Amino acid sequence: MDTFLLALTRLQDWRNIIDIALVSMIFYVVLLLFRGTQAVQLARGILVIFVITLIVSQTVQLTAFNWLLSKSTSLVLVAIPVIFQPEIRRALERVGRTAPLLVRRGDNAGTQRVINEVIKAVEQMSDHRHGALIVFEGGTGLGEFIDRGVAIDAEVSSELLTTIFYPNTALHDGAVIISGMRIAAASCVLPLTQRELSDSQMGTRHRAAIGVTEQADALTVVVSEETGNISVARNGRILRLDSSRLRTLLSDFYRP
Ligand SMILES: Nc1ncnc2c1ncn2[C@@H]1O[C@H](COP(=O)(O)OP(=O)(O)OP(=O)(O)O)[C@@H](O)[C@H]1O
Repeated sequence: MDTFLLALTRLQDWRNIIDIALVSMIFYVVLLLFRGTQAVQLARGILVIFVITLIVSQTVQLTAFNWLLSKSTSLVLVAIPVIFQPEIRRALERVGRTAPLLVRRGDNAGTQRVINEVIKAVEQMSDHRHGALIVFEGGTGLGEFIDRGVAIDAEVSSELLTTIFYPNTALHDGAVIISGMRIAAASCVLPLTQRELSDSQMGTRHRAAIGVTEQADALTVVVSEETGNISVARNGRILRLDSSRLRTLLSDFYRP
């Protein structure tokens, strides 16, 4: 009987450990997902106010204040999903992206052709200082941005890309979105990042390039009209690079 009780207590201990480990892991993952977003500051503010009011209400017995506090808890629970809706959506999308969903990105010869055409176009546009913004769709669908642009649905070719981004033409403003092996749309308006950018030369084109990668697992290529610099954005970060490094990044992106 004693042995049975001992085993039961041990089992309970293990359960507690697993319980605590699971809760800690969930907190850690949630913090990781929200890190760097505005939700963190907001959450910190709410936490500080909550702790202060809790201490005040417990130390000084204020009946009406306590009543208000207890009633407003459910209000806060409803308000949180509303206030944090964009962050929660992004976090869930990120979780979804980590699932082993293989994106159908076509055969190797097809992707090599697409990469070659894009690089040729990017090099030309960089030399001529023609601004460009090209988004490669990943596992997260970009349908909402494609639908708001001008539908193209054509094979990727350097001629088509350089024509689209030729200054002062009808489609040169906004982004081209490449979905799979095809140019899905041009003149697409993307969400702008709200983050501070370290490079003061980066304006709204670069903000849009970063913005879409904060919401989706897309890769964005930017050619600066001002400097001719080539940059790539992914996972909310932007990197200036040359065309050989761009080839490596695109090949990695297309690798299943
Ligand atoms: N939300 C958006 N979505 C897609 N493209 C956008 C968006 N906002 C601006 N752009 C593009 O960026 C262009 C303006 O670029 P701007 O000069 O402000 O930015 P930049 O980052 O300094 O780029 P550049 O170095 O090429 O000058 C617009 O003409 C438009 O084509």
